[in-house]
Amino acid sequence: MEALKQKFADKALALYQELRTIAKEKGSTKVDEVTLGQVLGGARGIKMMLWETSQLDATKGIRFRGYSIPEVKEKLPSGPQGEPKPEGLFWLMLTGEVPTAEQVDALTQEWHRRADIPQQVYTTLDSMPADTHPMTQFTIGIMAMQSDSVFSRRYAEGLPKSEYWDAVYEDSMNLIARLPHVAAYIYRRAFKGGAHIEPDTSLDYSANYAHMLGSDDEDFRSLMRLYLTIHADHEGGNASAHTVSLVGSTLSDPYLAFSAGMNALAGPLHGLANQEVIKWIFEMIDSLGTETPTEEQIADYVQQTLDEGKVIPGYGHAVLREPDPRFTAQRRFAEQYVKDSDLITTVWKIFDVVPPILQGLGKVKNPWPNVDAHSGALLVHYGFREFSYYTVLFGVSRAFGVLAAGIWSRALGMPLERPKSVTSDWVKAQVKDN
Ligand SMILES: CC(=O)SCCNC(=O)CCNC(=O)[C@H](O)C(C)(C)COP(=O)(O)OP(=O)(O)OC[C@H]1O[C@@H](n2cnc3c(N)ncnc32)[C@H](O)[C@@H]1OP(=O)(O)O
Ligand SMILES: O=C([O-])CC(=O)C(=O)O
Repeated sequence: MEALKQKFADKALALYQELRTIAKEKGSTKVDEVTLGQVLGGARGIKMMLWETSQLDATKGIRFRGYSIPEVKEKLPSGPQGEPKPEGLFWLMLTGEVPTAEQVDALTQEWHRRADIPQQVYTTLDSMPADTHPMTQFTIGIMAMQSDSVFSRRYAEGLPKSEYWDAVYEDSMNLIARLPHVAAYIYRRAFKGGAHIEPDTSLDYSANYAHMLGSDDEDFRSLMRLYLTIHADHEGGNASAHTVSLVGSTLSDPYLAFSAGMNALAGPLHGLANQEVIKWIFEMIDSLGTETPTEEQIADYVQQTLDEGKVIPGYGHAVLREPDPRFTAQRRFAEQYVKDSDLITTVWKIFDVVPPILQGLGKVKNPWPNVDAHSGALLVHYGFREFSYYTVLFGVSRAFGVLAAGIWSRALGMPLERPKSVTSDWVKAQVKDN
C-alpha cells in the first residue's frame, strides 16, 4: 500500500471509532440554533456537516488542518522559489501531518504514474465546438472518465461499507492525477488551435500543468504552485465543496460528485467570479479609455456598476469579514515577482476604492476583496488573457480539498445527507403569534 494511503487508513480508522462513540454517547448535545433568517437567508452559519480538511474563520481566513496560509507557505515543501507545492497540502489534509520533501516527491511521481487519460475523453471533447465554455468542457471531460470509476465497479461487485473509502481513495488519486491533462487539453483546443503539449514527468504537478498550458517560465510555475495550493479548500459549506459532499453522500462516485461540484463552481457568485473580475476591469479600462485609471475614475465606475443593479465581482463573502488572506497571498506574490503591471496596480487601487463604497450601501456584510479579486490580473501578467478559462484553474485546485474531504467522509462512515425543508405556509404559521 502507498505510504499516504496507509497513513490515512491508520488515522481514519481511529477517528471513526472515536466519532462513533461520541455520536452514541453525546449525540444529543446541542451545537446550534437555527433562526428563520438563516432558513430564508441561504443557511448562513448553520453548523451541519463534518469537514476534516480545513476550517474557515470569519476574520483570520482559512486554516488547513490548523495551518494558516502564511504557515502553509512556510512549512510545506516548496518549489525552487519557495512557493508551496499542492502535493504537500493534499498530504496534510489527509493525514494532519506536514510531509517531508521526499514524501511530496513520491506523491508527484504517483500522480504522474496514474495520469492515464482514457481516449474517450479526447474524442468527447473534440466533438464539442471549441468555443464551448471551458467549465462546460471541464465537467464533460470529467464525466467522460466516469466509466473508469473504481468505486462504481467495486460497488456493483458488492463492496462492503468498510472498504468504501479505499475505492474512493483510488478514484480520487486517479482523478487528481488526470485533471491537469484534461484541463490543459481544453485550454489548448479552445485557445491554441489544438496544438497540444506533451507532459513532462520530470516536473512537479504544478510546473507540469503550467508546461502543458504552454509556459515554462519559472515565475509562472511558482504562481501555479501558490494558486493550486490556496484555492484547494475553504471548509465544507461553500457551494462547490458542499455539492461534492452532498452528491458523494449518495455514494455517487468521485467523478460524478466532483463534476457536480464543478457545476457549482461555474456560477458567477462563486468560482466564476475570477473571470467576472477581469472582464469587469477590462470593460472599465475600455469605457474610460485608459489603462491607468485614477481612484476617482474607478469610484465613478463602481458606482455606475452598482446603479445598474450589479454586484462588484471579487468583493464580499458569505463568511469572511476581513480581506481574504488568499487575496493578500497573491498580492505579496505580485509585490515579489511582478515589477510593473498597470493591471495589477489597478487591482490594488480597486482595493483602496471599493470597500468604503460597499460599506456606504449599509447592507453588504463584507466590503473586502475575496480570492477572485486578484487572481486574474496575475494570470494576464503571465500571458493568460483568456479569462473564460480561469475557473478551470480554480477547479483543478479545488479537487485537492473536496476529494480529500470525500475520502474522509467515506472513511468516517458519513451517511446520506438530507436536511429538512419547509413551505412558506409553515413559515407564516411560525411567526403568526410573534
Ligand atoms: C470563491 C468564492 O466563491 S468567493 C465569492 C466570489 N463571488 C463574488 O465575488 C461575487 C460578488 N459578491 C457577492 O455577490 C456576495 O458578496 C457573495 C455572493 C459572495 C456573498 O453573498 P452574501 O453572503 O449574500 O452577502 P451579503 O450578506 O453581504 O449580501 C447582502 C447584500 O449586499 C449585496 N452585496 C454583497 N456583496 C456585494 C458586492 N460585491 N457588490 C454589490 N453588492 C453586494 C448582496 O447582493 C445583498 O444585496 P440584497 O440584499 O439587495 O440582495
Ligand atoms: O467559502 C465560500 O463560500 C466561497 C469561497 O471563498 C471558496 O469556496 O473558496
